[in-house]
Amino acid sequence: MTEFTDEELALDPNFAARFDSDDRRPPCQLYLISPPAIDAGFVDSLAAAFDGGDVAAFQLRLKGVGDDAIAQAAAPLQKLCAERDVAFIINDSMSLAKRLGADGVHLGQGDGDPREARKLLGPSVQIGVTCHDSRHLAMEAGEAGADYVAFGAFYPTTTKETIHRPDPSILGWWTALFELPCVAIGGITPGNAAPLVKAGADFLAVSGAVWGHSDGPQAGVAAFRAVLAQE
Ligand SMILES: Cc1ncc(COP(=O)(O)OP(=O)(O)O)c(N)n1
Ligand SMILES: Cc1nc(C(=O)O)sc1CCOP(=O)(O)O
Ligand SMILES: [Mg+2]
Repeated sequence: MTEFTDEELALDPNFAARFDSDDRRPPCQLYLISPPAIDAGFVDSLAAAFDGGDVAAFQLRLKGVGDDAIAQAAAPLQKLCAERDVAFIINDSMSLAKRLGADGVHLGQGDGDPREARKLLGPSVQIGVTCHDSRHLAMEAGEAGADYVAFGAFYPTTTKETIHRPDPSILGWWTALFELPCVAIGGITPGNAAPLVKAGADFLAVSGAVWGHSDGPQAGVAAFRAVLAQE
């Protein structure tokens, strides 16, 4: 396969033309990621989080758990998301997303091909792709038909072992060139989010800062309000 530099890909008119640029982007929104493990009471925590402020999407990310158990845990959470008009995204597995009729699937670099996911899930299901700190991976994901690209980890996090540490400027580079939304993830808190919002993140994906908030998840979401309102 031909390897292009980031600059060559950025200048490829056939690629760039797929995303007609419009410089007005909606304000940055919150994309909530579940804790890696949950119990039956978690639906109440999720409802409390939604009470804290606007949440655009919720990703069910249960690591090391089988599909049947995730499906069982998903049912009340998916129902709540539908009631609150929050997109329900399944992590890792396009087949599970299909089985549950989820609104979207998030695929890491080892979680399958976005083109295959598109064939399986159809045009209206959201497909997100992890791109670490790589412009090349993000452009590949865009070409493969992803609905958003995710860059991270911007800050140290205990939720996941991470090795990539992008600079916030990758968000500005992306939004200047492409209409496709970009997600910032990794160790994001109300205290460190401002540079990511300023740089152009369309979504902040957050787990620990909400579920670990000392006053509970409602306060955790509410604490992001001020930084999301800035432009
Ligand atoms: C929004 C979002 N961005 C990145 C990831 C990480 O996905 P991946 O690299 O597959 O790692 P795991 O989450 O599966 O451990 C994500 N889940 N969501
Ligand atoms: C799930 C995930 N993916 C990352 C990446 O860099 O791709 S960082 C991360 C953890 C996000 O949780 P928290 O907000 O607690 O840091
Ligand atoms: Mg994954």
